[in-house]
Order: sequence, then C-alpha cells, then structure tokens
Amino acid sequence: VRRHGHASSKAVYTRLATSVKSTFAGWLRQPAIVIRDRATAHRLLVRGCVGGSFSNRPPSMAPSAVLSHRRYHNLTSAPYGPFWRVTRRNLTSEVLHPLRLHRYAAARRDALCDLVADLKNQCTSSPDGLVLAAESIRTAMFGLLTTMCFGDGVDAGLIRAMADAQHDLVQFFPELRVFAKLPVAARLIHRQRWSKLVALRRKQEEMYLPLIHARRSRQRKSGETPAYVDTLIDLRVPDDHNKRRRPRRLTDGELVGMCSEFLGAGTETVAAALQWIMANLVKRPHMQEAVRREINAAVDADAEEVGEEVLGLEYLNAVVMEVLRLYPTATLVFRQVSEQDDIIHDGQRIPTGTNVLFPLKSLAQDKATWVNPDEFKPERFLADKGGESISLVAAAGSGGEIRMIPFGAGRRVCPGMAVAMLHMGYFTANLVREFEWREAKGELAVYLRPHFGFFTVMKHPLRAHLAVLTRREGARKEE
Ligand code: HEM
Repeated sequence: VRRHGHASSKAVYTRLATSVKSTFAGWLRQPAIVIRDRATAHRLLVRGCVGGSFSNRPPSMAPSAVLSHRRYHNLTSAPYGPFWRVTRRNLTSEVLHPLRLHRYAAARRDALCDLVADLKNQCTSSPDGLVLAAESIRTAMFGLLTTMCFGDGVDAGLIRAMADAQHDLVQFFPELRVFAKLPVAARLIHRQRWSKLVALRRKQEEMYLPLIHARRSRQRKSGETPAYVDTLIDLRVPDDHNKRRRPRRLTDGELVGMCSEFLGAGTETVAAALQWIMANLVKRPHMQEAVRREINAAVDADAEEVGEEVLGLEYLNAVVMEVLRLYPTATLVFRQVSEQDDIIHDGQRIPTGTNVLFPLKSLAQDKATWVNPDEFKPERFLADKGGESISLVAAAGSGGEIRMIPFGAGRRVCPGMAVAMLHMGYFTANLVREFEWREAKGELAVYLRPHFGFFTVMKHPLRAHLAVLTRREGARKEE
C-alpha cells in the first residue's frame, strides 16, 4: 500500500503508466492511495468499512456527470444512495440479468452474421486475406448493444453514426479531467473544450431522443423482450436531493446519459477484450486449434452458430479468463472515502475525500497467487491440467484475498459481467469456427503491447490474415 497526501501525490504519478497519468490526472492531483496488496484490496472493496459502505467513486469525468453539473445522469457517476440503488437494480434485474440473456439471442446472431460477412468481404477483396479486424469487431458490438438498448430496426447508417459519436466521446474523456475539480471555473477557463463537449452531447441527443420518443409512444406487445430504454421509460426514481419528493420519471437528459453509458460501457470494453483474445490466439496457433477442437467436439457441424453453449466450453473459458487477468480492459478501479466511511489503515483513519486506486493489472499478477504470472497460460484455469477452475466471483476473493478483479468488486462491481462473458465467448467461438486466423508479417505482425488510457486497448489495432473455413475443413483441422 502506498499512501500519499497532497504534497506527495506526485509519487502516485511516478508509479503509473504515462497514459494512465494523463487520462486520470484530474483525480490523481487529489490526495490518493494506491492499493497493490490483495488482502487490503479485499478488505476495502468487498468487506467495505465501519459505518459507511466505501462505495463511492471520485467526482466523475464522464460526460454525463460533467454536463449535468454532477446531477449524475448515469449509474457510474451516481453516488451510493437511493437513485443509484434503483437504477442499478433496474439494469441488473432486467436487461443484464444472467437468466434473461437468451432473450437477445437473435440480436447476437444478427451481429455475428454482419461481422462474419464484413470480415469475409475484407479478406476476399484483399489479395492475401489481410483484414483490419479491430474496426469490424467494434462495429458489430455497437450494433448488438444498440438493439439491446433501443430494440430492433434501428437504421444501419444511424448505428454507424452513433458508434462514431460514442467513439469521439470516449476519445475526448482524457480532456475532461479539467472539469473534475472546480467545474464552474473550469468551464470558463476551458471554454473551447466545454463547447466541444456540449456539441458532442447535442449530436448524441439528436440521434437518441427520436429513438427514445418512438419507443415511448409505441404500443408494446405482451410478452415481448424489453429494450433497456423501455425499462428506463417505465422506471420511477427517488430524488437524492429531496427525499420527501415522490419518485419521478427520468428526464430526457438522464435517459440519454444512461443509454450512452450502456452503449459505451458495453461496447468499448468487450470490443477491446475480444481483440486481446483473438490477438493471443493469432500469436499462438496451437491454442487457436485447441479452441476449435473443443468447439467442434461440442457443436454439430451443421449448426448455424455456436450459441449459449459457449459458456460450458472449459478451454475457451480458460483463454478468456487468462486474457482478463493479463490484459484487463478497465485500467483502474476507483473509490473515494466519504464522510460516513471509516477506513482505518495501519492504525490511522484515511481522511474523507482521499481517492483510493486499485490497479487491476498488478493486483492480478502476484507471484504468491500465480505461477509465472507474466506468462499467458490458460491451463492455469483448468483443473485437469494441474490448474484450478475458478469462477470470477471466487477470484474476486472468496478466500479473503483478491486474485483478479477485471470487473471490479463489491457493491459497485460491473453489472455487465455475465453479458460480457457471454459476448466474449460467443464471438470468439464463432470467429474461430468461421476462419483460420494467421499472423501477418513485418510491421503488420500482432503486437501484444497495451496502450493504457481510460480503457486498456491494443497499441496497434488487431490485423490478421484470415482464411474462410468450410464446416468440413474446420472439423478436419481438428483431426
Ligand atoms: C470485458 C467487459 C467489461 C469489463 C472488463 C468491465 C469492467 C468494469 C469495471 C472494472 C467496472 C468498475 C467496477 C468497480 O468500481 O468495482 C465497471 C463498472 C460498470 N460497468 Fe463494466 N465492464 C465490462 C462490460 C460491461 C458491460 C457489457 C456493461 C453493460 C452493458 C457494463 C456496464 C457497467 C456499468 C453501468 C458500470 C458502473 C456500475 C456502478 O457504478 O454501479 N460493463 N465495469
């Protein structure tokens, strides 16, 4: 554990990668502690503290929070309280509930068909089958999350424009750090940035609000699968600022903020993780073969796709877990000590307002937990290969110590964990079944280096040579 007051917070800077420092500079300038010890991380994140809950993040740099002057237009930036509880329960009990994910099977299949068609198109139009997979993967994920958010039938051109606007917003995140402290003064000093942020959000509103209004005014069929926005339209939320007021509907601003969060959090993270998975399988053809073998043994050669059965494929799951351990797409988990929290460390109370940072990569690479922690070894998650088959929940600390927490931990743990695991497994399995992925040479070779920013992405977006496999070829490769 490293503790830093105002004067020594520079020490935190020096221990974090440059791109992390620049992305989170607004938060890091405040008093901060970096927790690298797994037992302490477990005690703070999972067990909480005396009195409070230790479930608040520092004031958010998310555009919704900045634009709403911290009136918290989404879940990520909402403080721990009644508003957060109601909106979080809505998300986890409806669209993201693990037992309801089968309802979006058709949307997943459509996104997969579009992705496979796009990759086939790219590899047949390039003389050596070279494909820029990164962009195609992100577009497919955005299309899928758009259907889950707004329902079927959103125009393909509009989805592309929404994806571009979302990407622009995420790229703009680091610049928003200036608004983390003294937001009113910062708006005057950084007028250009403020205007750009307002323009980006206006563009989103112009695209999202007509979709929201259309969902609001349509007649719903009984038994139909709700889109996320339907659940938000029906929701009544308590007012954190005025507890005597009756629960109210979400405002248009809040609806746009929540949809933007759903699309951003659900797309960028999974698309980045999928690239890491495929990049590792390109680098390690024998592992790619092992995944293909497992799929072909479990799925009929005539089956149109590998469906939710991906969740039962042990080797594939081990590859996904190993990617999440070595390349967690969220860089840091943040908490901020609030007045109610009573966080004691080394016999001293950590002052209110202190930011507490949990670096996910280093927490997951402790020599005491993993043998050769820097090596990519999916077998460590396979009981029959001398490893241990552990779930993400167990890895987050059922034994009192955190082993890896790519989705965070405690009350604010990522609500999208189950859907993310399904999406990563589903797309990996089907992409390996449809294509043989081979590494390009020279400058186009796969480069397994990260760029640490708001999300940890590949420094060089994934490219590979693809060969289309017929079902019979795929099965023969296995022999
Ligand atoms: C590989 C994929 C993903 C990773 C690695 C990831 C990681 C994380 C992490 C580390 C956190 C912070 C947790 C904490 O503070 O303890 C988080 C929060 C969150 N994630 Fe994810 N996430 C992923 C996918 C998703 C998906 C698919 C969705 C929704 C569709 C989602 C929605 C959210 C939301 C709304 C929060 C804020 C929760 C709150 O404050 O209560 N995430 N995620």
